Amino acid sequence: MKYILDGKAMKDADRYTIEETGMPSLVLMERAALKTLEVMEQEELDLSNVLIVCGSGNNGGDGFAVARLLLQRGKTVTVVLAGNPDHCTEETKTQRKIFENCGGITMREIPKGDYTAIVDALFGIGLSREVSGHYAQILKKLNSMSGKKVAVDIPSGVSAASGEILGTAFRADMTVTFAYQKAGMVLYPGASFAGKVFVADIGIYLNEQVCGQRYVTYEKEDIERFRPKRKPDSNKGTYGKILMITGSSGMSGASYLSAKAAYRTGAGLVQIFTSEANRIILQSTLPEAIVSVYTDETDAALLLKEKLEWADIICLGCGIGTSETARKITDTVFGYLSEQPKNCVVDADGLNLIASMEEEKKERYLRGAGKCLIFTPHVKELSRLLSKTVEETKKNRISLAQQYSENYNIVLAAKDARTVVTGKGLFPYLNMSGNAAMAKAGSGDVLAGIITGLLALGMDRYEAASLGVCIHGFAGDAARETYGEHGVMAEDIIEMAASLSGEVNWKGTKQR
Ligand SMILES: NC(=O)C1=CN([C@@H]2O[C@H](COP(=O)(O)OP(=O)(O)OC[C@H]3O[C@@H](n4cnc5c(N)ncnc54)[C@H](OP(=O)(O)O)[C@@H]3O)[C@@H](O)[C@H]2O)[C@@H](O)CC1
Ligand SMILES: [K+]
Repeated sequence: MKYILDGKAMKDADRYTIEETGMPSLVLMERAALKTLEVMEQEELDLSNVLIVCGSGNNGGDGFAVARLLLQRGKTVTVVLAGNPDHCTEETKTQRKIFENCGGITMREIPKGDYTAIVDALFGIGLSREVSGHYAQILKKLNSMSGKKVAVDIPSGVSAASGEILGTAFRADMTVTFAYQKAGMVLYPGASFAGKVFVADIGIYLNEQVCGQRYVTYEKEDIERFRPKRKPDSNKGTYGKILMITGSSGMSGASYLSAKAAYRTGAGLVQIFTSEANRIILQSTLPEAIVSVYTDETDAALLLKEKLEWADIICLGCGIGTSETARKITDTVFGYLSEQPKNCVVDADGLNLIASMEEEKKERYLRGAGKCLIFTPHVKELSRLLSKTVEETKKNRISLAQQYSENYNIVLAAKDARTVVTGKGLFPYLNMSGNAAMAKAGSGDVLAGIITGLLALGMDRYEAASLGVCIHGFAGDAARETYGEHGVMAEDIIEMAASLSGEVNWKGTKQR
């Protein structure tokens, strides 16, 4: 498990280390420079003719320190101070002086030349506004030059909080960031400007009282660490009775994928409640599942009540469509959960249907059932839940998801290239695994099934959603390795997820 910080939280951590523990700022800067150089050497960059562009803040100070270390190693280094010399921080002035005392020359304009490596030390986490004018010209020029590009701490122009490009940004091949990853180099578009990211420990540690945004993320080894173990004396009932209210006529795949994902994640018993049209196909493709059905003539809502009583955990929505029957089903489920809270994952049209309910009823259902719900919306579904435009939702996805969780106590897995999981009073989980090969039909059904399966293993909602998103992403990464960028199908993710979690000793040999 790791933390990811925004610029404000990182500044807090810096301040705490310097002011409260008494660690001199220049010591941290020296370590930052040493680590930057270490990574550049490790990555076997050609350091024979390096250009370093420094700003007047402490990011620039790092740049001067790297320049001096290169000089001391006998390399040719050109340093340009792009910021106003009078506005330099004390640390940056000191570093400039040391660099010049060692024979270095500080230029004010970028001299023409072919540089083997270009180091961006213009702005770090202190970037506070759009980059324009002179600075924007410099970044554009650097981007157009050949030579490996290295960003110190964060590419200049990328917002450390949101990953937004503030005007113009440095396009790095690699970024050496200090102490913690910054959210801006994980979230897009910033992530694609950072290149390969190296996190360097320079002796700055988080104090618990940081006031900026702090995210949690899981790494691959956390899957085994956090996933509950199977008990030796267990039976199928130990792992929860799952009711999956999924599929509709012509949409048996959503039922199949979500139920299979729940089973492969560890669920003991899964019952699918779906349209009669899906009975035969589901019984033949997934005989392990109980299949109960409604027909056009039967009252689905009435049948459902008995199933809801039976279930310990519910998953609603994958492939149910927005028919009148689906509407009645959703109404029945939310009505039931408002009275009888049972953990429930709501996905796809389950979300669209709750979003489209009349306000008074929706509010009553969300307030009543919120504490047992996990919603898994992609951006468009989230925008419907929030009654906002897709653009507005995309731009403020994380803060809007946080507000929604705070308001209703719903755990939200707000899906996107970097899915975020929010819960009331909790640090958001920011997911780093996964890739574009997973952008395929059925991938969301698989995620809903994995999260439901983790609930069945006894995880709480926030943990199940976070670990579920993490497993789903790593499984997608493994599937891409086997089937390639375009070849991954949703079912591959299920199989890979099972092998990732150590449940099945299997990798890459699946027959379709
Ligand atoms: N001891 C420490 O704390 C350590 C810090 N470390 C390093 O320091 C970095 C943080 O340093 P920092 O806080 O000095 O901010 P930094 O990113 O250099 O820039 C601030 C300057 O830029 C200016 N400016 C901002 N936006 C602008 C814009 N759009 N266009 C033009 N100007 C703009 C801003 O001007 P102002 O807003 O004040 O007018 C100010 O002058 C951090 O990322 C890490 O690399 C490490 O060495 C470890 C120890
Ligand atoms: K930088």
